[in-house]
Amino acid sequence: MRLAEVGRTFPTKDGARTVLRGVDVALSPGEIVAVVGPSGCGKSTLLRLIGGLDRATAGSITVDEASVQAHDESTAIAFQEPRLLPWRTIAQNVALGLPRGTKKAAARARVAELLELVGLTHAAEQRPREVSGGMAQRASLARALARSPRVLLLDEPFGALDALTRLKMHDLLLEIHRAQPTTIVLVTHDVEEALYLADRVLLLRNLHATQPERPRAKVVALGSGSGIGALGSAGPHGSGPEHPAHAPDRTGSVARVVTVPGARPRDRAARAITDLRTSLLDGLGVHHHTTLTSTPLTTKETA
Ligand SMILES: Nc1ncnc2c1ncn2[C@@H]1O[C@H](COP(=O)(O)OP(=O)(O)OP(=O)(O)O)[C@@H](O)[C@H]1O
Repeated sequence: MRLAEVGRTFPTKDGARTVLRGVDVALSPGEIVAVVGPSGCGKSTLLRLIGGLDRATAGSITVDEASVQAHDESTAIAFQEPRLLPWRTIAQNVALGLPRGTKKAAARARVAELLELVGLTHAAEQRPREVSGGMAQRASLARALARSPRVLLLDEPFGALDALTRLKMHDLLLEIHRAQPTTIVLVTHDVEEALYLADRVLLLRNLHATQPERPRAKVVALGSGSGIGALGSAGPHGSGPEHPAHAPDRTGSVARVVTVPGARPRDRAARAITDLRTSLLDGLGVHHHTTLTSTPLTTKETA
């Protein structure tokens, strides 16, 4: 998927308001990209644009070189609330995500496969009110996966779940991704979640921040494998700081693109991850104090 100089300006009674500007990033097939940023910076707007639920006013979005269409069938979206139809069973809700015209027998088989994938076979005939929030969210994920989307869009999918269920959902999402390696764009407020799940993290800035942006703190460079060295790279997955031409536009919405080091599942407590978390929280204006010890460290300013 390619986002080329994507922008969205809304008309308002006080004039035009640009929420997104110059979002330029390419995602590899199967890549997981997390989008984080302050409230109101346009994360959900970006997801809606990718899903064809809204149209960009600048730039273009293509999946496999074809422009995203309104309600594009190659993408599927799941939200913080499961949005299940209460009068239908869990299986029937999952079936709603199937491509139009799926034959009955194929539909039954695919729904059974998806319920198995998200661990809901036993709840197939239950109604949404009879299952837990975590189960409902798993059903919502299954429904989104039903049409085998090329791009799965997740808008704060675990935000309403309790902490333990959220951790379990992270591992479930990784299992699903291993079984069906769809490209995923995940909007989240949870930096830890982003670093646990994503190959890259896109940090958006609020174009209308009332406070001037705080000068970027010095970050710890742990070497090329740490990911911190990749801050500022907006190029396709795998391209790193060696492609300075992809450095984000300072006036655009993308403040930083961070490549997360290490293969999944990751150790949430690994030094490289906790340092990245500190760096990202700093970018979000959350000042985090850590004591630097061990390993020889150098510091450097980032783009
Ligand atoms: N249809 C619309 N018309 C006018 N303004 C809109 C419209 N949709 C979104 N906006 C504005 O765009 C800005 C970004 O909204 P968006 O929901 O994308 O932010 P967000 O980063 O997802 O926020 P949050 O983290 O709080 O969910 C907000 O100021 C919102 O009011």
